[in-house]
Amino acid sequence: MGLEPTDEADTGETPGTEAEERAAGDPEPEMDAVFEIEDLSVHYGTTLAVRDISMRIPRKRVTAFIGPSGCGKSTLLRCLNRTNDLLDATVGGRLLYNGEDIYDPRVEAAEVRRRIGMVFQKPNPFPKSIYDNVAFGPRLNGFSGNLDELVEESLTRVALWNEVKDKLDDSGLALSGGQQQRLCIARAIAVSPDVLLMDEPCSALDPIATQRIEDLIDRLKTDYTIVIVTHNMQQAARVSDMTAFFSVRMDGGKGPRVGELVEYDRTTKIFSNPSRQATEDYISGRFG
Ligand SMILES: Nc1ncnc2c1ncn2[C@@H]1O[C@H](COP(=O)(O)OP(=O)(O)OP(=O)(O)O)[C@@H](O)[C@H]1O
Repeated sequence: MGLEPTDEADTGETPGTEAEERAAGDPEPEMDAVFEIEDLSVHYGTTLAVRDISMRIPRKRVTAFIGPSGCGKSTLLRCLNRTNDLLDATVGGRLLYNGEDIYDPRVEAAEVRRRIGMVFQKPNPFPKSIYDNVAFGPRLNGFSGNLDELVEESLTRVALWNEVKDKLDDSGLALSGGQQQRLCIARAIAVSPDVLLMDEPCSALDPIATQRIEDLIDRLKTDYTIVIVTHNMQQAARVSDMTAFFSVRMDGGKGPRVGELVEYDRTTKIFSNPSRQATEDYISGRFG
């Protein structure tokens, strides 16, 4: 299952204990899982980037991916909506979304990406008006309802409407960084996704803009499943319900570095009483 302890992570647990079960990616057996990830591995060309990831991600909760640079957080996130297809990545194992294998050849990647939206580290509005940024996806999908209402509703949900309602024709690029990121989230939710993937959405923002995005994440989770990659452990502790800690292993201390899931559990548990020494070391700043 790929969750053997890393060199740093051996806590001497007895297999089959509750802690072992939790570390094996199943912290809540009764979980209503939107994603079920089974023995997932990803190669870029011939290089193995992450291996043997198994975990289930709960619906309408926030799940954070944390871990040192290069451990595969973004790689795994991009697998969840097949964005990795665009990067010459080969995905092994199984990834079920609502019980359906999204890597089945009959599944259309474009439809996966519509239902599972993504927000990136650097706000990336289109060089279009604020209105058109939000209206772009629905128009592309042949939305036949009231587009003005949809744009207003999407901007209201990200708490941007009041700031932009009098300048909807202005360029999205003319907004502040924090506003641009909220615009990108509005653009993502305008096509009615089920899931929002966020890859370090606050790393380019100042603390006030960051707090607004964190507040927004908290509100959005009543309607969406959110998976967030963050380097900021306080942020993971503040916004997420579940946390997955990944690390990098070099077999025998040498050879290629490969990302692995070390521990996955409720966020309160990960940050107060993790089962693995490697998790403890990372969250307390002792390595990574
Ligand atoms: N497009 C790509 N092509 C080739 N290798 C890649 C690509 N993207 C990532 N990798 C490699 O895959 C491994 C995992 O990278 P990834 O970016 O997923 O890690 P990460 O944990 O998100 O890192 P960071 O926190 O620095 O963003 C690394 O060894 C990286 O070099």
